Amino acid sequence: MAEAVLAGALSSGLDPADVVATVRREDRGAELAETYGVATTTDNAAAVSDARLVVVGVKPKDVAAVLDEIGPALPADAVVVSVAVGLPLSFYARHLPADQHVVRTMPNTPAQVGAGVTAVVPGPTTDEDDVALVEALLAGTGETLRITEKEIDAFGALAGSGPAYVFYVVDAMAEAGVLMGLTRAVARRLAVQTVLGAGTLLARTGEHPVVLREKVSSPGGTTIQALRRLDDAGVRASFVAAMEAARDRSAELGRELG
Ligand SMILES: NC(=O)C1=CN([C@@H]2O[C@H](COP(=O)(O)OP(=O)(O)OC[C@H]3O[C@@H](n4cnc5c(N)ncnc54)[C@H](OP(=O)(O)O)[C@@H]3O)[C@@H](O)[C@H]2O)C=CC1
Ligand SMILES: O=C(O)[C@@H]1CCC=N1
Repeated sequence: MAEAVLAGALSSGLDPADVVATVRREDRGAELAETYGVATTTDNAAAVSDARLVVVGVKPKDVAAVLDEIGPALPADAVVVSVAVGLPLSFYARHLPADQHVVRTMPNTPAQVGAGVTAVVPGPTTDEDDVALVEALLAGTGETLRITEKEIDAFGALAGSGPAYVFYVVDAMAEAGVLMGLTRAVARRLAVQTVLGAGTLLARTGEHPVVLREKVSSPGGTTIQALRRLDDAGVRASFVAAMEAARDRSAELGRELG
C-alpha cells in the first residue's frame, strides 16, 4: 500500500530527491531505488531525523515497534501519517512523543494509478497546515475525503477493501466467460473493460446506479434474468455481510493491538 501511495505521489510531482523509503531487506531497497529513483535505507530512525512527513506503511501488528523506534528521532514538527487499518489515533499518541502531530488515513490501492480515494482524519493536536500538507501528498493518488474517526472502519470496509471485491467480481465474470467458451484472454479483457466502462459511466454521468442498472435491463430481456439469479443467490445481502465483517475486523484489530 505504501508503494502505491509513493507511486501516486511521485507521478503528480513529488520530487524523488525529497523521499527516503525505508525497508527491511536490501534487495527491496534496490528495487524501490531502481523503480522510483528514491533513496532507501534499513534505518528507520535515521530516515525520519529531518523528515516533515512520515508515512508509516507497515502492517498493524508492526506499527507499535516502528513508532517506538522512530519516536525519539522525530523532529517536533514532523507529521506522522498512519495508513494502518484499525489502529486509532490514541494508539499513536501512546507510542509517540507528546504532541507529535498525527494524521490517520485510509487509502486504497488504485492510488498507484492516481485513481484512489483516501480518508483523512486529522489528529486532535494537528493543525490545518499539516493536514493540507498530507492532502497535497495524497493529491496525486486520487481523491481525498476528510471524515471523522468513528467513520473510518466503515470507510475501510467499503473503499479500503473495495478494490478486492471488484477484482473478485472481474475474476468471476471472466471465469463465467471461459465456461461459455470464450478464451481466457478475451474473457478477462471483456470483464476488465466492462468494469472500467461501467465505473467511468457512473462517475461521469453522476447517475444513480439503480437508474443505470435499469437502462441495461430491458423488460423481458436477458439482463433481468441474470440479475434475478444474483438476487436469488443472495449476492446483495452477501455484500452487506461482507462489508460488515470487514468493518468489525477493523474495530477488533484496534482492540487487539491497542
Ligand atoms: N493493502 C491494502 O489495500 C491496504 C492496506 N492498508 C494498510 O497499509 C499497511 C500495509 O499493508 P500492506 O501494504 O497490505 O502490507 P505489506 O506487508 O505488503 O507491506 C508492508 C511493508 O512494510 C515493510 N516493513 C515491515 N516492517 C518494516 C520495518 N520495521 N521497517 C521497514 N519496513 C518494514 C514490509 O517489508 P517486507 O517486504 O520485508 O515484508 C512490507 O514491504 C497496513 O497497515 C494496512 O492496514 C490500508 C489500506 C489499504
Ligand atoms: O485487508 C486489510 O487488512 C487491508 C486494510 C484495507 C485493505 N486492506
